[in-house]
Amino acid sequence: MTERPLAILGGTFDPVHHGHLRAAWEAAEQLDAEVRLVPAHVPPHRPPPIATAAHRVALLRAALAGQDRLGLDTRELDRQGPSYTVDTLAALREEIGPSRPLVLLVGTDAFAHLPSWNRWRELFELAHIGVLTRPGSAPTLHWDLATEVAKRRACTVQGPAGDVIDIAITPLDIAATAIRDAFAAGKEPRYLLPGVFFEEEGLLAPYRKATGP
Ligand SMILES: Nc1ncnc2c1ncn2[C@@H]1O[C@H](COP(=O)(O)OP(=O)(O)OP(=O)(O)O)[C@@H](O)[C@H]1O
Ligand SMILES: O=C(O)c1ccc[n+]([C@@H]2O[C@H](COP(=O)([O-])O)[C@@H](O)[C@H]2O)c1
Repeated sequence: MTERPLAILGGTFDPVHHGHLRAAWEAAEQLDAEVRLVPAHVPPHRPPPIATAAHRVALLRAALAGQDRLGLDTRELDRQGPSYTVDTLAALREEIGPSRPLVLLVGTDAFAHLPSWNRWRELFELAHIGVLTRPGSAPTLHWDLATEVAKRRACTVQGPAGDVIDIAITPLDIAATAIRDAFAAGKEPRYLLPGVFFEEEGLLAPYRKATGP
């Protein structure tokens, strides 16, 4: 019998929003997988986040409270330097052993940039890649990546690693950039984020426009 897959969704989560949470939830249901959200300590290919890693983790904890399908994995916070996904997958593979399916979940936008990731071909040796279809992004793949995908395309998770699986999710056109921009403009982007963020004092403080003297 195949072991239950472990899937991870890595991200800056600055802040985590319903686009991430719904995608992770639907992937958990479709793959019948344990899904963990993995916040990047130092995201490799972008400017530093607005909120500290500790604060982004506090938001994730608040967002994930009250359910047990999605988990949180903070291992990248224990490493210094850029949070390379290949290192995270290697550590997870070490922990779960060679046979349990491991799935790296990525949005289509992030997937298109895979050839720029550190040791990107090794990702396929460590895990399957589950591509979450995201509204507004069906980018043309670099030929290197398109060649890998053509060899590896699969419909279901079988075996420990090596396949590319499309996971069709409910399109939610929500992006952290737009949420940060809304706060910076003095708006309240409710209903794009978990309601608890607006209820608990201080959770949204890093994003709110400074007011008063
Ligand atoms: N609305 C969404 N639907 C599906 N996947 C998403 C969505 N938003 C982000 N993702 C995916 O979640 C992962 C982490 O994304 P990230 O933390 O960079 O969020 P983001 O909203 O894209 O942030 P930013 O706007 O700051 O770039 C990536 O694989 C990304 O493609
Ligand atoms: O390993 C890499 O080289 C690499 C390069 C870019 C992004 N990533 C990972 O991809 C995930 C989404 O990244 P981002 O920048 O879209 O939030 C997050 O877990 C990053 O650590 C990883």
